[in-house]
Amino acid sequence: MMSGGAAADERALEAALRPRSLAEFIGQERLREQLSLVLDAARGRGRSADHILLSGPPGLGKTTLAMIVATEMGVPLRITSGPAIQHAGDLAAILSSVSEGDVLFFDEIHRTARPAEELLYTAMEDFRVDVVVGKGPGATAIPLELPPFTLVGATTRTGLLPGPLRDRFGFTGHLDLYEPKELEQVLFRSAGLLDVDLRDDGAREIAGRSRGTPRIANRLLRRVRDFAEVRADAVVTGDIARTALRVFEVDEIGLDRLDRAVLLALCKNFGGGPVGLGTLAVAVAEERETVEEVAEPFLVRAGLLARTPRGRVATPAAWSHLGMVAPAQAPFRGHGELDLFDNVDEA
Ligand SMILES: Nc1ncnc2c1ncn2[C@@H]1O[C@H](COP(=O)(O)OP(=O)(O)OP(=O)(O)O)[C@@H](O)[C@H]1O
Repeated sequence: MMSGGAAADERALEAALRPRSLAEFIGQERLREQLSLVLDAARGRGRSADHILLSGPPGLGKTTLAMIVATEMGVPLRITSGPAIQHAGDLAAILSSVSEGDVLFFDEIHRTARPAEELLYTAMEDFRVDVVVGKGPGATAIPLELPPFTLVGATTRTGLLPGPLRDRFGFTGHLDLYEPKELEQVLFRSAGLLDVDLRDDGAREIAGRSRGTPRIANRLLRRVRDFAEVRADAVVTGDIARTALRVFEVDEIGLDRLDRAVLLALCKNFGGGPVGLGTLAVAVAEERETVEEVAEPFLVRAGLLARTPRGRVATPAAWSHLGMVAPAQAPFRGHGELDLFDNVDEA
C-alpha cells in the first residue's frame, strides 16, 4: 500500500533538501555576507534582528533563508503569507501570539490586504497594534503592545510593495538567478542527501536546464532519478539526464511548457509583439502574475523576451529557438537589435 500523496512526498523531499545554515547555503555570496553581518550584530547586542525583506523570483531560497535566520538566531519561526491574511483581525491574531525575539516569516507580503497592511506598519515600527473593537461610531481602538520580533518578508519584486511598507524594513536583500556552476553544487548536495549517483556530466546537463533556480534543479534531479531507476542502472550520466528531460518536456535551455507557451503565443498570435502582459496572459490561459513572475524573469534573462514600454516583445533569439522565421514587420530590425522606442508610427 502506498501512503500519502505524491505531491506530499515531493514537498517533504523539498523540505529535506533545505540548507540549515548560512554556511550550507550555496551561492548569493553578497546577500549571505550581508545577512551574516546583520545577524551577528543583533546577536552581539542581544537584540532581535531588524526586519528583513527578501526579494527575488520564486524558488531561489527566500523561505530557506527565513528559516536560516530563525535557526541562526536560535529562535522559533512563525509562518504566514499575504494571501492568508484578508482582514486586519487575522493579522492581529497572529501578532498577538508572537513571543519576544520570534522570527515571523511573511511570504508574498505584497499580496496582503490593505487594512492588514496598515496594521503591519505600527507593528513593525512601534511593536504595537491597535485592535479595533466594535463597529461604527462606538468603535474603539485598544492598543496592544507587542514584544520585539523580526519580520522576514518575501516578495517577488520590491517594487510591488507600497513605499511605507518597504521603508519599515531595516535590510533588503535581493536574490538573483543562480549560475549553472552554483546549481551543479546544489545538485551534488541534493544527490548526496537523496543517495543518487550523480556524475559530473549529469549535473552539468541538469543545471543547464534549471532556469537559474535551485527548486527547479532539485525537481529535475528527482525526475531524472525516477527515469534512471526505472530505465537505466540508477546512475545519472549526461546521456541519461538528457533523455529523461526530453521525456519530461524540458528543453535544452530549460524552457518548460509555460515558457514555451508564452513565447509561442507572442510569436504566433501577436507577430512577436509588442503585446500587453494581460493580453499575453489570456492567450496562454494563465494569471497575469504567473506569466510575469514565473515565466518572464527567465525568458528575459535568457534574452528571449524583452519588456518594453509598449509591451512584451520576442527577440530574434526567441524566433530561432522556436525554429520559426520572424515576419518582416517583427518589432526588431536588421541585426537583431531591438529598436522600439524611436518611431511609434512604424509600429
Ligand atoms: N542556495 C541554496 N542552496 C541549496 N539549496 C537551495 C538554495 N536555495 C534554495 N534551495 C532549495 O530550493 C528549494 C526552494 O527553496 P525555497 O522554498 O526557499 O524558495 P523560495 O524562494 O522561498 O520560493 P517561493 O518564494 O516560491 O516559496 C528548497 O528545497 C531548497 O532546498
